[in-house]
Amino acid sequence: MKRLNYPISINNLDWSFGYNEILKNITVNIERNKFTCIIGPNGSGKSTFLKNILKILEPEKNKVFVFDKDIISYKYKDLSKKIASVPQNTVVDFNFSVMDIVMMGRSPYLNRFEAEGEKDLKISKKAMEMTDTWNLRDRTINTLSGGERQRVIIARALAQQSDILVLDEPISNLDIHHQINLLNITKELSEKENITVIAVLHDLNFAIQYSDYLILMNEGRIVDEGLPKEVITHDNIKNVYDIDIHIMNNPITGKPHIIPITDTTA
Ligand SMILES: Nc1ncnc2c1ncn2[C@@H]1O[C@H](COP(=O)(O)OP(=O)(O)OP(=O)(O)O)[C@@H](O)[C@H]1O
Repeated sequence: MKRLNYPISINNLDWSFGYNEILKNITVNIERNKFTCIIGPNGSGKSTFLKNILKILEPEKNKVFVFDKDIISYKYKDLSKKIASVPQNTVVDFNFSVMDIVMMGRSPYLNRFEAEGEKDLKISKKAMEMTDTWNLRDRTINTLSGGERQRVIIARALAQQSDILVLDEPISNLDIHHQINLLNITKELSEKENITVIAVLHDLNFAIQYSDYLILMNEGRIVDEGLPKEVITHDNIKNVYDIDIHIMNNPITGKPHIIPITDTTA
């Protein structure tokens, strides 16, 4: 196979649950060290797409490549060094402390019964400081608010120090301060720490503002991809979300900014 060395390369991927075809012929390359956002309406297949690149769902052979290697030939630990994820709804059953949860991010680097060392602690502490969770370290996870818990799960993913960070609606539980903080952290990871970020975001203006590349999905297909200004068009948004929008030029970022046209704005 020609070596392309994309962090993720997907080649005619289909996915069905029973007779229900969810992903239809997805072909896309994810660029290294960029912030790529996947947008699209509820049920369009975004999470199913992410689950295929995390091997939570196992694609067929020759469909999903991670750094040129077929994902199905990765061992779990090796894949965990390449990709870390922040799932949509993380259920943490046990009464672990925040510190324990973040340290779990280090497990791909440890042997079976090996305890974490100084280096793991240092990396975990940095991840917790970045996500504003260091002060929560001794709390048990089930005593935290939804947003605090979300930040801890993000800290765990950062502690994993993988090349690719996959986030499924990471800001849905967060207040505006922590939303921006999280997006800033992930953007900085892609710009300064050589990390490839793939995020599903529902907020189109945040998606435009933060992403280098947008993938627009609808009904299991990629209907458009490119720079935010190429993908965010009246036609695309009408076609996929069935809403009319006004597109402005954001005076601060110079990027598009959309305003949905509703009864109150018309
Ligand atoms: N385990 C499953 N079994 C059957 N159908 C499923 C399963 N998981 C997802 N689906 C269906 O696949 C479709 C796509 O779901 P998916 O979660 O990928 O969409 P999404 O774009 O992430 O949606 P949302 O924005 O609402 O999170 C939906 O119709 C969903 O009901």
